[in-house]
Amino acid sequence: MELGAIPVGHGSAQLLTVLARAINAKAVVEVGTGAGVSGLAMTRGMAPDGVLTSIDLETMNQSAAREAFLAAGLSNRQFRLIAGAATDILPNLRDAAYDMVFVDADKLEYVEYVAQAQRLLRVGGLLVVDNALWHNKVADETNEDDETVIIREALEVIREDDGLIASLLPVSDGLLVAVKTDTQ
Ligand SMILES: C[S@@+](CC[C@H](N)C(=O)[O-])C[C@H]1O[C@@H](n2cnc3c(N)ncnc32)[C@H](O)[C@@H]1O
Repeated sequence: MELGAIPVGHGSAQLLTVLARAINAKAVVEVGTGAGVSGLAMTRGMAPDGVLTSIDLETMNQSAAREAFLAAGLSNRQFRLIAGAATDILPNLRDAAYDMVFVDADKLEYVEYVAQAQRLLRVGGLLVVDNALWHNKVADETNEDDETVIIREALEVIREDDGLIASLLPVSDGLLVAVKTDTQ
């Protein structure tokens, strides 16, 4: 079954489309391109003149994403794929210039990604963090896996930031959505 062109069942992808559409996003940063599923979902909700900037370590993944984007009818002007380590690339992006930042790369770097997102987002922009439940390990206090501990820390940073209003959506593996406010 299909809803628009997005397969039902990929709940977080549908939600990404809805979120991007709700804020009429023109500038989105994606941390972790993968094969382009989430990127494509966001571009579906973005303004027609919007640009998705997507970062991934693996050029092979980005080639697959490029193919998927073009096959879906996107033009080269609607996306910018940057190959490299997110922690090297994110600091080069402009402060307060983005409407939405979607975090979905190395879980061990989530705290750094969140710090960069706080800087990159304009007021009213959305920080969206995938795998916020991390296979239900985040809520299990006895679990101290490195990735689980770091995701917990990243969520704590978001919760304690007075400039972010956050909500955890139990979709798929958990999607944390936070709005940047003008409170510092
Ligand atoms: C879960 S996949 C992303 C999936 C994609 N967001 C989607 O839903 O279609 C994670 C991606 O992060 C990339 N990645 C892992 N560590 C990274 C890093 N340090 N910097 C940038 N990308 C990284 C991987 O190569 C992989 O493609």
